[in-house]
Parts: sequence; structure tokens; C-alpha cells
Amino acid sequence: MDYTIFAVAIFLIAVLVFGGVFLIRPRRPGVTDEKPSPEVTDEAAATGTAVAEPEEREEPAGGVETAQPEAPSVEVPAAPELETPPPSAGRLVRLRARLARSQNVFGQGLLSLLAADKLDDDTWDEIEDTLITADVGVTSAAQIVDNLRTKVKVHGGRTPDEVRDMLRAELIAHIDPDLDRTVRTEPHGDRPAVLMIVGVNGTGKTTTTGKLARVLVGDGRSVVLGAADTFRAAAADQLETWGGRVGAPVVRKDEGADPASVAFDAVARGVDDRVDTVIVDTAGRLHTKTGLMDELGKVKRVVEKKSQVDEVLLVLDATTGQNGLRQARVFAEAVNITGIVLTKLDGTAKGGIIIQVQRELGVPVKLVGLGEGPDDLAPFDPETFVDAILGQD
Ligand SMILES: Nc1nc2c(ncn2[C@@H]2O[C@H](COP(=O)(O)OP(=O)(O)OP(=O)(O)O)[C@@H](O)[C@H]2O)c(=O)[nH]1
Repeated sequence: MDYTIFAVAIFLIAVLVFGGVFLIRPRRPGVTDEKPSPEVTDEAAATGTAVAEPEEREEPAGGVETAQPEAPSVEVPAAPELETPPPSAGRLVRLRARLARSQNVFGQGLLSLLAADKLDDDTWDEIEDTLITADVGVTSAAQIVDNLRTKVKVHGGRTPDEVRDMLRAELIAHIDPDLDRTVRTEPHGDRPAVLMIVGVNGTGKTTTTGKLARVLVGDGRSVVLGAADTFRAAAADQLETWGGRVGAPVVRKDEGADPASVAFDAVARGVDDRVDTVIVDTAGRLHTKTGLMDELGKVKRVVEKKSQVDEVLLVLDATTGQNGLRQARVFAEAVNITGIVLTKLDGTAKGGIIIQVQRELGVPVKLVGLGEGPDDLAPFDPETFVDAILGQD
């Protein structure tokens, strides 16, 4: 009996021991049934970042348990990648094909007329008409024709190369290679250079401001942008997009705010941040509204309380011809224009406007816009321009 009790007791103990072994089976190191509670980093908390659940992992084949404790993955918003625009040097050469395409009628038209078998009065009239159609202006067109006629008489020969050289020299002379086309963007001491971008709505001011910021960043400069076009909130948004892509901060205020105060604040920010250049985009003003033109003068005067204005660049749409010239004259009366940005030269055969606008305003074309792409703005160079329109490498 005692043995029976003893045997039963042994059996029960054995059952308990083995059962316990299975019930309290050790777990794989680092693997828990509970999902780890996701960690929220300070950064994620601050930015309201969504936290990703850790994924279930499959056990590796062969039963080798190698699972390691995994840090929960946290989605951190990628910092917007800054773009590296190309430098200013060589841009016009790169965009030469655009010029060649758009100015084909102008350049090639003149070349073929000059190479005609017989250069009679009618042909010379046609040459003059071609120049006028390309917006060279009546006075310059007549001068160019006179000069070419004289050269043809003196030199006699008219091989294709001679004709091309003659026309090339004449056009370059009229565009004037000696004009100073430097865009003054160098800071002075502890003050940034200040550029104002002015012009009528739709000519491409905001786009030019953004593209110019890229040119400068491409050349290694630091830039602040001022969104003084407070008539159109979208212009400030547009500028923020441009600035954001190259790391140029944008100073803006609410729609309807005083443009002069935005311009002043932008320059103040530029001084505080010790940047190289501040570019102020102004509102597109109707040249018939004297009040608005006066305001442009005010923006300049207010900015000058903080720092001198180095450039006032007038943006002109090359496709608007005589109308654009009229606008240019009004702007030139209201504010001292230091340079012209001729936009949309990719969309017109009227490249001769360069000659006319410089002649009318006595101010050089410093930059040209050759497309809607972010890097389609180039410093203007007369020789590259003429070579492109005459189809010369
Ligand atoms: N093809 C071409 N389009 C251009 C060029 N420059 C600007 N544009 C286009 O012209 C349009 C008007 O440009 P904006 O920069 O908004 O003109 P804006 O003068 O600032 O106009 P407002 O803000 O209304 O005063 C846009 O669609 C630009 O992409 C250029 O050189 N070539």
C-alpha cells in the first residue's frame, strides 16, 4: 500500500515536471508575442510624423533562430533636396539651339537675301523689311542696309562666307558689344546687393526672379527673395516654390500688404543673414496707372533706406513688340532702369527688338529668357546671339 502511494506520488511529480517543461518553454531571445510599442522620436512628435508598425518577420528556413530585436522604423519626412543649378557661364551657348530655331526667319532670311544673284533696290528693300519685321526698328534697319550696301560696293565679292561675315559684323555692331552687361550682384561690405525686378504683368517677372536666384546660386551666391508683388498671392507662392528648390528664403506678407514694406523687410533679412544678393519681385503694374508707377518709385526709396539698389531690371516680353517698347518707356521715366531682361525670345522671330530697345532706352539687355524651364535664363552676349541666329558655331 505504502509502495502504491509512493509510486503514485512519483508519477504525479513526473507529470508536473514534464508538463511544466512544455508549458514554461523558453522563448526565442528578442522575440515577443506583443508587438513592440512604436517609439516616437522628438522629431517625429514635433512634425506629427506618422509612425510605421514594425512588420512581422518570417522565421528563416532550417529552424535557425536568428531574430534580433528590431528597432521600430519611423518615417521621417525627407528634407527637400536642394537642386544644384548650372552656373551662368556658357548658358547662352547651351540655349543656342532655341535661338537658332526661333530666329531662323530673321537670320537665315537675311542671309539668303544677301546671297541673291542680283542685289537690286527691290532686294535691298526686302532686306530692310526683314529687319523691320524682326523689330530692329526703322532707324536701325535703314542704317544697317546703308552700311551693308556700302560694304558690298567696296568689297565686290559676295561668297556665302563673305556675306555671313559682313552681316555678322553689322548686327554685332548694332547690338553693341561694348555695353556693360554685368548684372551687379556682388555684396558691398556687410550689405547685400539689391536687385529690383519690374515690368508689366505677364512679362515673366516672377519667373525671372526665380530663374535669376538659380543663376546666382549656381554661381555660388546666397540669395534672399522678396515677394513684393502683394497684388497677387499666387506670385508669392510661386516665388516660394522657386526659392525652396535652391534654398533661398522668401520674405512675404499677406495679399494687399504694402509692397514697400515687404521689399524693406527682404533687404533687412538679407542684411541680417549676410547674404550676397536680395532680389525683389514687384507687382505687374499697368503703365497707364500713374499711382502704381509712383508706388514703384516708393518701393525703391524705402529699400534705399536700408541699402542701395544696385540693379533695376525691366522685364520685357519679346513677343509684344511696339507695345512692349511703349511700356519700357513709361517704366524708364518712373524709375532708373539699369538693365533689360528680354523674355520669351524662344517664342518669336523678332530678336531685333534687342537693337531697338537698347537704342530707345540707352540701357543694355543683360539677360534673356529662352524658355519656361528653370534654367532657361542666360546672360546676354551679342556675339553668341548673332552666331546662333546666323547658324554659325
Ligand atoms: N516661353 C517662355 N515663357 C516664359 C519665359 N519667361 C516667362 N515665361 C512664362 O510667362 C508666363 C508669365 O510669367 P510670370 O513670371 O508669372 O509673369 P509675371 O510678370 O510675374 O506676371 P504677374 O505676376 O501676373 O505680374 C509664365 O507662364 C512663364 O512660364 C520665357 O523666357 N520663355
